[in-house]
Amino acid sequence: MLGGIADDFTGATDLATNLVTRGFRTTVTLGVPDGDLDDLRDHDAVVVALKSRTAPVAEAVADSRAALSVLRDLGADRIYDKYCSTFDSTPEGNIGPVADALMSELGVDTTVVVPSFPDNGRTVYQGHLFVGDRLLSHSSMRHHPLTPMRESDIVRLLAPQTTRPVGLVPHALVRAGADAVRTELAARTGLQVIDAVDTTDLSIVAAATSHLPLVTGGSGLALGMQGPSDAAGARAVTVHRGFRAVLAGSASRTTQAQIAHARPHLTHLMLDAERLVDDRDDVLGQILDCATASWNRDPERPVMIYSVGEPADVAATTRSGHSSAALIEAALAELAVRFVDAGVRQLVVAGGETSGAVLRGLGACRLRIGPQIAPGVAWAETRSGSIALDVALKSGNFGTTDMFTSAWDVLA
Ligand SMILES: Nc1ncnc2c1ncn2[C@@H]1O[C@H](COP(=O)(O)OP(=O)(O)O)[C@@H](O)[C@H]1O
Ligand SMILES: O=C(O)[C@@H](O)C(=O)COP(=O)(O)O
Repeated sequence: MLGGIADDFTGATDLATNLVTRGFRTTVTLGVPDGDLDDLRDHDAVVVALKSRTAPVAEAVADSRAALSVLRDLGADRIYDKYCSTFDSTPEGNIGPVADALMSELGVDTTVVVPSFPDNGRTVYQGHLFVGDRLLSHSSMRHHPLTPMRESDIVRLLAPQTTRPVGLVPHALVRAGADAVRTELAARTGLQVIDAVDTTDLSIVAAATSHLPLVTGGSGLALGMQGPSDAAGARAVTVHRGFRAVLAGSASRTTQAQIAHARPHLTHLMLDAERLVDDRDDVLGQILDCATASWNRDPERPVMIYSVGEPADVAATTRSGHSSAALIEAALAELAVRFVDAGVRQLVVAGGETSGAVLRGLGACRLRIGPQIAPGVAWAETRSGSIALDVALKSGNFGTTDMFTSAWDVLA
């Protein structure tokens, strides 16, 4: 079994989506699983979704160690440490410290660092990470509120985060083939960044590293791996019929474009953090009434609730000083519960933090990954109490512009 440790929820489903594509029957656990683990044993891959990307270093390391321990108990003989394809981190971490800790626990001297995910425009050349046609440092990640990425050279980004040597396996060596890369890695220790500009490169890197007990990267490297099951069987999940909804707490530009595209086609309402301060119950009640009326009129028509239609809608705090993010996350989590009570069985959630809040609200603890909607985004089967439903967790920057109108076709 392959064990995945992902530093956020959408990152976990991103990795799992690519593993399923390659024939790994995969389940994501939301948090480190405890109690009865029997349902996780009959799998080709289990990915533990943590919330450690921006947690204090010690907490991220402890959570990753705990995840490793459970995965080893389940029989995982290889570990995939998944972080963001845009290398979201600070000079303190958490990518370096977590990789260091996993290496120590596993007793390995060398691992690879592969952020590349070409299907979503992330490529690494001469150690420099590109987002589309721009260097990472010139992409919108430059302005990320928690992990502003102002350097594109992965070796330089990683060096302050680790006590181990950091090196680069350049593209020319990757193109020399898997044997050449494997031989080079055998001569090195520490964290070795590997260039990859397309999925062919990732296949070479995957072949060259198939003997390593630990690999680290974005989800792209999984596309070079080969699982033991056939891809169609790996992605088989039950389709649950019921109402459809989109809950978008993502503030990213991609999500804004998806919302704008969907507005003429879906019933839509915008959540205003300001109104949630004093009138929360009324606001949520009105949204539920409006959504129910829409589903009664047209059961097939999805209802979309969003909180950022354009950049100006983002305000860190309300006028009275409350955190907008906390208010919106709590409101979307409660709406998810009320929507499922009302009969929603197909739910798209946009945003990593938002996905965490919504799934916690629903009390979900496992996601059985199904068919892909877009690179890094798939439908998954989960449970909220006794109710089974299909959810799709979308990382802010992923998905095609028509995703909120076309995702349902994948289940049809
Ligand atoms: N109008 C808003 N003003 C401020 N924060 C918001 C607003 N709408 C959503 N948020 C918060 O912004 C964060 C978005 O993070 P996330 O869900 O990971 O999506 P993304 O990374 O795509 O922006 C969440 O905490 C969400 O609650
Ligand atoms: O690797 C990636 O790019 C994604 O899996 C991911 O982690 C994106 O993070 P969020 O945009 O914060 O969801």
